[in-house]
Amino acid sequence: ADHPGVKIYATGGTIAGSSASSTDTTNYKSGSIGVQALLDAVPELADVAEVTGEQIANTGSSNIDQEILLKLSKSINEALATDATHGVVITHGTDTLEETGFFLDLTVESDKPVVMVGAMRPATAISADGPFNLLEAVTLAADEGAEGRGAMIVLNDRIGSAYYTTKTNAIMMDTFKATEQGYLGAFISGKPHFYYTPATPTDKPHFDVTSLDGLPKVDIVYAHQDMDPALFTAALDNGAKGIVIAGSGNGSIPDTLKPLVKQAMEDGLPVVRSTRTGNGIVTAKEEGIGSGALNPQKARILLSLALTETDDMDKVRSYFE
Ligand SMILES: NC(=O)C[C@H](N)C(=O)O
Repeated sequence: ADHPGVKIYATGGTIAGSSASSTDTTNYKSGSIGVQALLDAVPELADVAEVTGEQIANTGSSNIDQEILLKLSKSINEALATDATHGVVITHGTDTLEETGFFLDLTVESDKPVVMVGAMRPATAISADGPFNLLEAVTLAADEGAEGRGAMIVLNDRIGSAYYTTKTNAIMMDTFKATEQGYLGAFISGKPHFYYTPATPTDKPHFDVTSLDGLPKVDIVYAHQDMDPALFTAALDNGAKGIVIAGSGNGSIPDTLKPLVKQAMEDGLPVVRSTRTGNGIVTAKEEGIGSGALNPQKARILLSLALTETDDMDKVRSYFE
């Protein structure tokens, strides 16, 4: 083969969405087009890579669950271990795309490129963004300069790390933004242009999930004025093995919740305080582990993975702080 091998794992989302109307960009069916149709829509793919596709799921990304995450991670590790695969692309709904990207960032063993891609307009819309996003994602996965950068997110001509990129707008096309740590690069006429040489986030851990069939249950509880601490207790009673609190500001929580958090930590159940602000570093406090730069949904993934390795509170804390 003249071009590098790129394997596409399709999971659904708006990029595979369809509607009867060409102007409908909100009420359409996510995950209704199969992987072959996605590839057929972009003949230019053949100019940059030897592409093969596999359908892992075909659903809106709010339905992506741990079974799909583990299957994806294991399949990608196997594919990247072969010479035939230079990189992989995962087509995915944008709503939880950053969670899957972050999970793969922490569980894929290889230095080869892992690229998450989605779209905000369904495939049936005028000026659908999916086909160009897919071409850019495949071009990136085939690019030599993309190695050693961790899992990446491609949408709207930007390259972000899966670690530091998040969805920031419910419906607009330019929804994916890097947090203050910045973008890795951008596409110019469809070709990746990196701002920096390869680097990965400081102290990024790696977890081996090859022998796992499931992940420890971690729930997120959202803090707000007049918050009822019973929400926290309900999560514990429901079997959570760890809890992330989407706190206000620097992970602050009401005084009424603090004794419950303290007790949970003393009982060996880790509680991570993150922030609902969408940006910034949450620092360690007496009442719970600080999530660092991770937003609640990413802190949930890391806490769950940490619990697959240890129940030692200091060790769990060391993954975050
Ligand atoms: N733009 C999108 O992909 C949103 C869609 N609801 C999803 O996450 O599956």
